[in-house]
Amino acid sequence: MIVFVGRSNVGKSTLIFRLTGKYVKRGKRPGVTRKPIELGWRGKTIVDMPGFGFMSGVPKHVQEKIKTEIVRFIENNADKIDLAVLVIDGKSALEIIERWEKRGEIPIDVEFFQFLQELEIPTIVAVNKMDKMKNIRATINKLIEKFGLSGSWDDHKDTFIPISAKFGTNLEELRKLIEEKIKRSQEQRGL
Ligand SMILES: Nc1nc2c(ncn2[C@@H]2O[C@H](COP(=O)(O)OP(=O)(O)OP(=O)(O)O)[C@@H](O)[C@H]2O)c(=O)[nH]1
Ligand SMILES: [Mg+2]
Repeated sequence: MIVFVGRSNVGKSTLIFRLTGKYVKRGKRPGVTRKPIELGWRGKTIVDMPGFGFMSGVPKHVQEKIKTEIVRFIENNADKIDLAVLVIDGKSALEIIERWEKRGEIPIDVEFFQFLQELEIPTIVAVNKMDKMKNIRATINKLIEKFGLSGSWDDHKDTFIPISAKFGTNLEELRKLIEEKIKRSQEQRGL
């Protein structure tokens, strides 16, 4: 099982559509995907998760409930999950992370990345919307630091990959990365 997680509106559903060619609901406004959507792909199950964080027209307590459901889904399926693809919006992620830090809160992307690490779920961070990014290398280096990892992008090339789901940039590379990580993950678990 491969789960796609991330804040609302970062492009999870668009990416799944691009990778699999399968129809998934996508949209301009946050909060399009409301429940985990499972689809079969190459003998695997891909799960399109609702986004966490802000959703237009959705009350805060409902947003919290959706987040709890995502966490629960991942905990309940942890032994079946071969890989998580954490999708972030490369243009705004860093700014949002810094805003949360200033308020003394743990940024939701950082929290999720660490949650996946605690569950020992292999994770790829797909830095999406690279078509809108200015300094890709510097941004990814900063993100790596914010996620609590040491070193720079060169040390985490198998984890952080900039892509554009909209324009198809780097999707072949991402596909390769996904396949490699799944293979390694299954070997480690003796499958
Ligand atoms: N510029 C740009 N826009 C993108 C890219 N990928 C997705 N988008 C746009 O981002 C918006 C949200 O896309 P979705 O795929 O619905 O996002 P999501 O993460 O599934 O959103 P939720 O289901 O609400 O959590 C759409 O308007 C997409 O066209 C990208 O690489 N570049
Ligand atoms: Mg979606």
